[in-house]
Amino acid sequence: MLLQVNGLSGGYNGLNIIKDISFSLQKGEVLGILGPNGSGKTTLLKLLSGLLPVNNGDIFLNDRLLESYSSKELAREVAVLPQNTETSFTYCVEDIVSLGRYPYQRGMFNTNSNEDKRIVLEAMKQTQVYDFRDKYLHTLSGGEQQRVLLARALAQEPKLLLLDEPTNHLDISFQVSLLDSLKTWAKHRSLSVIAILHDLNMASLYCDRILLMENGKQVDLNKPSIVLEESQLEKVYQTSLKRKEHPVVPKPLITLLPKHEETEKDNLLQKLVVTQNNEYIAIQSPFQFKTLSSAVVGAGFSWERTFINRHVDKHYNCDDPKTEYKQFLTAKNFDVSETVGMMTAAVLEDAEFIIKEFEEFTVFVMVTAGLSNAVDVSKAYLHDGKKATVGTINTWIFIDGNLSEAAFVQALVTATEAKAKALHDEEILDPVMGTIATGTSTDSIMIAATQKGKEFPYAGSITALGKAIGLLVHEATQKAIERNKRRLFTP
Ligand SMILES: Nc1ncnc2c1ncn2[C@@H]1O[C@H](COP(=O)(O)OP(=O)(O)OP(=O)(O)O)[C@@H](O)[C@H]1O
Repeated sequence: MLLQVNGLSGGYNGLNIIKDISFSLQKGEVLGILGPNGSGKTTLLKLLSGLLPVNNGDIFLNDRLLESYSSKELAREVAVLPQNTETSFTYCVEDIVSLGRYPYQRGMFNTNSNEDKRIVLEAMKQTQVYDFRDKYLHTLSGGEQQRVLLARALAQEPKLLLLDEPTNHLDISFQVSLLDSLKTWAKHRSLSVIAILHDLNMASLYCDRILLMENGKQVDLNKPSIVLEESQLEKVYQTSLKRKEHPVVPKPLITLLPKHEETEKDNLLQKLVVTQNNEYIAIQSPFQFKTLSSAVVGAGFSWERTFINRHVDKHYNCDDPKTEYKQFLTAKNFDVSETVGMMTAAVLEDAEFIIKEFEEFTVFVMVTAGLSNAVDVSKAYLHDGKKATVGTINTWIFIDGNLSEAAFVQALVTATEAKAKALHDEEILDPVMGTIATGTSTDSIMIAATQKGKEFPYAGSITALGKAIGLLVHEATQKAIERNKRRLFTP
């Protein structure tokens, strides 16, 4: 244990800004301090660095009371990077970084040993300030100055580094490189770090634990996934925000929510414009929908306003369909960056469109059904490896409502069940197995929601939205299948 803080209270002129804070810090740990402006973060850091007197409680550093350290002793253990940097020094960068060696100097003459010079050089290189070592501090940019002062702190070779908004003036590349370096130093040199951060996502990505403060008190102290809880942050910061999961690492990400525009009273789905010809069905919207789809273009979760169901020959074969599809969209003057694009060999004329207003929301469904690859999914493993052609069922579901991610996933499940039931009712067979097909081998689906109006946490078949999806997808799929059958069996 490097640091132990018990029931700490303190502040300015005898007043307690910090009230009853307790925590401990392990060697090599990175602790983030978060909290709104004025919550006492800087004051806490000043108490921890011995700059302010403790009114109540204790701070132990290496099992020894902080106040028992001389200032030189303390400077060998703790380095501070303050929030506001003093820029009026008429020192050059190298001199300032060398000041970090002061706690190690002995005797009357404060000269730097070769060892001191080596450490100063290493600190300048680590913080990438070596190239301007001869320049005066006040001639550098804010971010460069911050890195110089970090170099001075590193040259102190502290066991504990206290950082007040260290990424304040840094561009994103230096932010990431600073925090990556801190993590590495923490791990390999057992350096412990306490950093005040304003960026919740940086705290999430880089801190082992977070101390969340409000009005001088500790609201929470735990790992980021627990402290960065949506409702807790909304309460402390008095602002609307949303928590998402990071796409690559298992850490939460927090994103702000701009004030909602006036929710339009009109039925937003009525604003969709449908174009249908032999080449494609295009549905275009004046605003973006949040979509979840398995399309060729625009798959996964995204925000899109153009929806294309493109007819291709059933022998369509292309090594890179995504690129080819994007070229097609560009040639037709559709904006690729805002388009969901699917393809089908089904005749587009046979598509079924159903729009229905329910009590609190509206659902619009489009289905095209090509059945040449019909398959009973429970027996798909018995099919030989022959390449599927593009006979496919494409299902689009537009919802005028605000869906949670769970509702998006449940809407997919509900729609898939409704599609399978339609194939069952239409007695579509898997041509290889002779059993009832549950879909085709290349089906694609999209759920698109306005994310305005009524909130839908769920969309399973127990919910009103799930019931609507079940009804409309079943009906639209059945109608599209019937047309496909008529075409196949009409001489
Ligand atoms: N030198 C001072 N003398 C008296 N009061 C002070 C002094 N410095 C800060 N305070 C008060 O202490 C409280 C906490 O300030 P502090 O700077 O610790 O907050 P903070 O959480 O670091 O804020 P920020 O996010 O704005 O940097 C504030 O109400 C502030 O007015």
